Amino acid sequence: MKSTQAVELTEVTKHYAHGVTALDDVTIGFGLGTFTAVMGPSGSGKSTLLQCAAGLDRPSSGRVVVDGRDLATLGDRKLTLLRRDRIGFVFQSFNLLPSLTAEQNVALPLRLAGRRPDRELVRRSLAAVGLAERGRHRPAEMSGGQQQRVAIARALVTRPAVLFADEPTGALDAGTSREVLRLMRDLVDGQAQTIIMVTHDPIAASYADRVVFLADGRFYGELHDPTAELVATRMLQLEAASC
Ligand SMILES: Nc1ncnc2c1ncn2[C@@H]1O[C@H](COP(=O)(O)OP(=O)(O)OP(=O)(O)O)[C@@H](O)[C@H]1O
Repeated sequence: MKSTQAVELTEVTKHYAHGVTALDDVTIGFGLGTFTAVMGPSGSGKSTLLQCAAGLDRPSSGRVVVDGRDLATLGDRKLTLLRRDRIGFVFQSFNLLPSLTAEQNVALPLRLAGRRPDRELVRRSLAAVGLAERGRHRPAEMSGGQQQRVAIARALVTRPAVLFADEPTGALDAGTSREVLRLMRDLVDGQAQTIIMVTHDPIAASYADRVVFLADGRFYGELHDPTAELVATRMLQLEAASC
């Protein structure tokens, strides 16, 4: 039977040098076509969770399954291919190439995969993020929100099973953040895209279907259909508890 989970972590622990345990026996599933926010105090393990879930780092123990593939069974080359073809990333700093136009940036993952970029596919990807008219523009000619939308189009051009977003609105003002979050919400509702987003912002988290909380590397509960107020209250409790 096909799993309903896009990503599954089972009893995942990650130790770093100097006795740091960044993740401690974490079991979480991320359902297909759902939008999850990951929150927790600074140092609680959010980035480590994202890195392990996205196959950028290997856990010390436990199991990570992405798109039905157990990452531990994949060698480095197969893991690289899985990341390239089935996983999309968006970062706080957009990471667009400044010398390339929006279209060229969006086409990049196809080029890296050795595919000839399909212009229609690239155009459709830009249209899906509301930037059909901006294909010839370079990043410096666009606002921060527009650049982040190009980054989202680029992340989705390969139709990945899951989109990981690490503080995607961290560099944006409130209004522009809302545009990007609304876009992410629409991608989940309209195209059943799976999104996992790390954020510090309760308002950003309120766009998700679910918020999972981490504290000291451990899973610390979740909220479904979150409101910004409930998320902020839970975060204050976690921060007070981990002081
Ligand atoms: N490469 C590393 N080597 C050693 N320790 C690390 C490494 N990366 C992270 N850590 C430690 O692991 C713990 C979790 O870090 P992580 O970056 O996952 O937290 P975070 O919740 O994303 O924090 P922030 O919100 O500040 O970005 C921290 O104690 C951190 O210092």
